Amino acid sequence: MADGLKTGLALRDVHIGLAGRELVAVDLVIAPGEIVTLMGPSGSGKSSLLGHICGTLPAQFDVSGQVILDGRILDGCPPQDRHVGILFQDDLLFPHLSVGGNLAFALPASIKGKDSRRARVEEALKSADMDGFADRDPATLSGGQRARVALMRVLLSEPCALLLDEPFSKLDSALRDQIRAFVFDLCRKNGLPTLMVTHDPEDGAAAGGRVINLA
Ligand SMILES: Nc1ncnc2c1ncn2[C@@H]1O[C@H](COP(=O)(O)OP(=O)(O)OP(=O)(O)O)[C@@H](O)[C@H]1O
Repeated sequence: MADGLKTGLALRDVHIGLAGRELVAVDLVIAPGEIVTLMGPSGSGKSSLLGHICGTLPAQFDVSGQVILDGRILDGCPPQDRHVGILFQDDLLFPHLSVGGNLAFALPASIKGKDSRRARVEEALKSADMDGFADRDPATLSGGQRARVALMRVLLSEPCALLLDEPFSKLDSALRDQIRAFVFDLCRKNGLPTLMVTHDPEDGAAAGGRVINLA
């Protein structure tokens, strides 16, 4: 991080176009711990904007403007060096790894030593109310447990910002309320500027922050 200051995620005059047509135009600052909801019709460019922030947008898109995270300009930076976490609706856990193995996989290499890494995994499971699940096969988890492990896996990678791409749409309504509260609480506690794409107005209402509509 350039100066170590948590200043949030800034999208400065960001434009995304495809085949000569403008898809997205945004100018927005998301403060640390703030959750901004992004809505809009199918094809309006919501996922493309998330891809642009992560650095995974295909080359055929035209982009301009700047993406700045905690003072670092992300444009041109490889995805793995951006420190942006993303959670999708279909976030799959690696089936050949245990729950603990899935979580350990996300830990930065800077956390050294088997014991320290194991301790970070145990701590993450505890905060997801899943103590003792480290050796479990992901196939044996409920949908809600899988969603919580997927979120912990993103958080263990120590992101400086979080992107949510319809993360609750596959959960049934009772579980959705519970997982939403869990995710939003962790975004705020970790001071993560968060941008959530959704088609469900209830997600935006539950987040309680600004809602931006892409036409
Ligand atoms: N890899 C790609 N290559 C070419 N065009 C793409 C690619 N990904 C998306 N598009 C096009 O870009 C436009 C925006 O797509 P995008 O997925 O960003 O929309 P969205 O708002 O997230 O839609 P949805 O709500 O349906 O997920 C669409 O016209 C889509 O067909």
